[in-house]
Amino acid sequence: MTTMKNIPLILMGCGGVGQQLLQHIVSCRSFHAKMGVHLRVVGICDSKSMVVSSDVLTRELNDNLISQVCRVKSNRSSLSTLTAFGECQVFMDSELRGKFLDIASLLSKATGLAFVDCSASSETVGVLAQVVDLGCCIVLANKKPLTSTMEDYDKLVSHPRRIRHESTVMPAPGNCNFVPFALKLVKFVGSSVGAGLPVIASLNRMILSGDPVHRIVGSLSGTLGYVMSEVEDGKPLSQVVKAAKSLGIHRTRDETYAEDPRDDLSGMDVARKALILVRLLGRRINMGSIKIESLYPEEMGPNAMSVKDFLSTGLPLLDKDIGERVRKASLNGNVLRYVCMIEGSRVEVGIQELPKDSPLGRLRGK
Ligand SMILES: NC(=O)C1=CN([C@@H]2O[C@H](COP(=O)(O)OP(=O)(O)OC[C@H]3O[C@@H](n4cnc5c(N)ncnc54)[C@H](OP(=O)(O)O)[C@@H]3O)[C@@H](O)[C@H]2O)C=CC1
Ligand SMILES: N[C@@H](CC=O)C(=O)O
Repeated sequence: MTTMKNIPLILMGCGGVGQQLLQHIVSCRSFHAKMGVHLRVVGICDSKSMVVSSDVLTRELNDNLISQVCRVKSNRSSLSTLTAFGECQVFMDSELRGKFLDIASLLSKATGLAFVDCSASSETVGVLAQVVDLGCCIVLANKKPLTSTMEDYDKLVSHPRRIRHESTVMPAPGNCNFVPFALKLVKFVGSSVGAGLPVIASLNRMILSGDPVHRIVGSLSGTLGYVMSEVEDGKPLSQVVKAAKSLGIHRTRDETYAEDPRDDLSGMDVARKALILVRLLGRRINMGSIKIESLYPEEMGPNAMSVKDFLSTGLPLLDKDIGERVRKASLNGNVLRYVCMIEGSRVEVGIQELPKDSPLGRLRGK
């Protein structure tokens, strides 16, 4: 009989990706059991509160409670309503950091503990660095901690065996790339599953072999992949972005809970992916060194325009220009793709006109 390996974890961030991950964990219980693994969710937090099992050493949040968390968060309610659903405690705002560190100190040596960052926040980096120091593992869907200062980066990667962030860098071939991320969590505990595009794993193997990596070229954004192939079919950019929104392709929300496509359309999300890859190659550069092409002008940015105004009045103003670029490219037998190019010290992300039958030109959809 195989012994079950229990892996305790704390989920930071319970929006679109966090909820999918929780649902995935619950729906894969028997699959995980066959692999001898049990993911023991001991805490879940959002930006303001955390629900924790009544005794993190011996108890976990049960699957009913996890499903309740997903319902509560998809209704955008507070986690504090959850005390009625089982043996758990709720901690608020100012108590959170101390609580994370208490649990990390308690579990990291006793059973191990994984912190899974599914937030879209740059504020998690401090806690992540501290818990890595305490011996915990970190698993990141959130790219911001790895793309902050070199000092923060160095702290997070100081124990390479304690960090996993594969699917944050390449979109998966399926509908959305949180599923391979979830599977990665299983892989992280030592089981063997194959999903997603193992770009970081492949890159690490090349680096470890001593082979030089001269160039990385890719279309790294699922959202921009979808946008570019839809405008190629003659659809206006504004309609394509709205369709992407209703299909749930880009969902990261701003502080008013409006789903804001600008993190993707600005090229920032791709630039973060590029920075993660280039830092993996050992280059000590910051975001400021990356040339980034935005699909909208600065005066339509989040500091100047609400999401609502951007979608209703800003975006339609961009339809003509992008439509003309698409037509011009098509007259040359080309298509537009949003491309990341890393070569030597040059890192650029932006629109490129490429032959329709080139590897990136042939890509369609997300
Ligand atoms: N969308 C996708 O397919 C993919 C997204 N990603 C990345 O995953 C992350 C999450 O994306 P998504 O779920 O769409 O984003 P959402 O905006 O839907 O959710 C973000 C969640 O993080 C919580 N949060 C915010 N600040 C903090 C904090 N300081 N500590 C803990 N939690 C916090 C929010 O809390 P509250 O509910 O209180 O607002 C919310 O629950 C992003 O970084 C994104 O780039 C990665 C792969 C795929
Ligand atoms: N915004 C990303 C998903 C998260 O990493 C994309 O569109 O590929």
